[in-house]
Amino acid sequence: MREGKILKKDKNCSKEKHKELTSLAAKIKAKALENQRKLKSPNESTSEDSVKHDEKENVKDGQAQDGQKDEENTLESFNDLKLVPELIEACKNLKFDKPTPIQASAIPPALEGRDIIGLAQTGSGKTAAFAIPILNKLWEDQLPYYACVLAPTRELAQQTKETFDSLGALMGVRTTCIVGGMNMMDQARELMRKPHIIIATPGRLMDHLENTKGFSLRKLKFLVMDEADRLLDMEFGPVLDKILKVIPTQGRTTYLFSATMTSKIDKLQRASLTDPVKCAVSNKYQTVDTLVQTLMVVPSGLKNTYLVYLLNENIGKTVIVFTRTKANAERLSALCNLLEFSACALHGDLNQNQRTGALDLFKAGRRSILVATDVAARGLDIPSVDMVVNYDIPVDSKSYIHRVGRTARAGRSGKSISLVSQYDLELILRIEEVLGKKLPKESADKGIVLSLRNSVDKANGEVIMELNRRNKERTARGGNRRTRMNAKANMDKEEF
Ligand SMILES: Nc1ncnc2c1ncn2[C@@H]1O[C@H](COP(=O)(O)OP(=O)(O)OP(=O)(O)O)[C@@H](O)[C@H]1O
Repeated sequence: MREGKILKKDKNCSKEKHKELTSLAAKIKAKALENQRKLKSPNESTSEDSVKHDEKENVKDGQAQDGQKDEENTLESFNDLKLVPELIEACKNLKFDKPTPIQASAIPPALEGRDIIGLAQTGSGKTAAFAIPILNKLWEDQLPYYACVLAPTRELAQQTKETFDSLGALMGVRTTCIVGGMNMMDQARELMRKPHIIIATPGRLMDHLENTKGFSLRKLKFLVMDEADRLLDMEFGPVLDKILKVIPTQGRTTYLFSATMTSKIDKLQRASLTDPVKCAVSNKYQTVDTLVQTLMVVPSGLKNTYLVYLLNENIGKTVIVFTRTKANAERLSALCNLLEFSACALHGDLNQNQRTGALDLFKAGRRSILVATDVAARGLDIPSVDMVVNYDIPVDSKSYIHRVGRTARAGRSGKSISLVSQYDLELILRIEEVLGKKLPKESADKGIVLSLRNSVDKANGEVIMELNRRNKERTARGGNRRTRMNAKANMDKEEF
């Protein structure tokens, strides 16, 4: 990874500095070995175990909205849903033994042709909950431009396409992903192949609706808004309204899905849903009970050191670190690499190839740390993620729910830690309020933190110098203009 080479590339980095940093890396590795030894010794209980215990006691029963219990939403098999055999077979191939509660709740009314508002926790199988009824109906009709799924980010759109491809594998379904940052002409050619299902980010879809001859959604049968509350945010509002104006309202079925709902959805419900069924198998802001959530209070100026401490304590785990800004994501990814943790960055200032490349490396396990902005907060399904670290506390409480939901998916366990500085107290109180519980505090080993501090600060200084040097170089090459143009091409109304 290019950030990892900072040390080698930087001519100003003296041998001495290099030595210090290498000795830090050696310390970190020694600590990792110690951690691994601890893991192998089953009798030793870790502080994490006790946090887990406390947390479990805090978690309320998974009471569904309107008094509806999760158990009522269980079906023993996909056969009970009377789906076409090709879909049942595909579910088997995907090792989906039985419908998840949201699938059991949403698929029957969806098969009856109803509009659906689906609310269920992160990682609970919402994608298949809307994909299965669409594919089942498509089997009867097999028409081009049959369904359109809108997603707020390119990565989520691509992932949703993959789910449709796997579930529709035995049905000859044609799908296409239409997102920003990719070549318009290639996408126009894809659209001319008349796919059955289009999975798109709103901005680029609108571009094609306005500019690609022969493409229209006038005969659309299904519209899905995944992460519906996000799509209704200010940024997406105007483009969404435009899309809604050029697709039919008569004869169109609409599904809205999310793990978090807002009153804004009710607005959209008024605008484009017909007598929808509300399938809610969780409360408004409910996280899964297999997720252990804690916070760590961080003294001012020590956030980087605490992050390195945490990564060091969790070596061998797959971690997503969330930041509020693209610059922080880039800097921390470089810092991690300089300290010989393997990391990559994902944010809206990267071009699409870099974004896809970073995600692929992380998914394939070739990088154990993904440092990302909220572009990775929603929808991404990477089962191997063990831990989420909130380096910056999200300003929006809903964002917190989605970020921590990148781990503990589909019944697995997972952990999240939020680094809380004195400036974040108000934000964390608001988050605790929507969660309906206090987040237990976890403490760091102060001795280790202090021993790391100088080296981490020095490494951070190196990284900042290198990033500044690169920025200057880019400016000198006239890259500023290019960066601005690139950023514009990247615009999907989803920049973080
Ligand atoms: N019936 C099922 N049985 C087992 N696994 C399932 C089933 N349905 C879906 N899954 C798996 O569960 C995981 C999470 O599903 P999905 O990504 O659809 O969650 P989600 O509810 O949309 O989460 P988010 O709110 O974060 O977007 C996926 O890996 C998916 O393959």
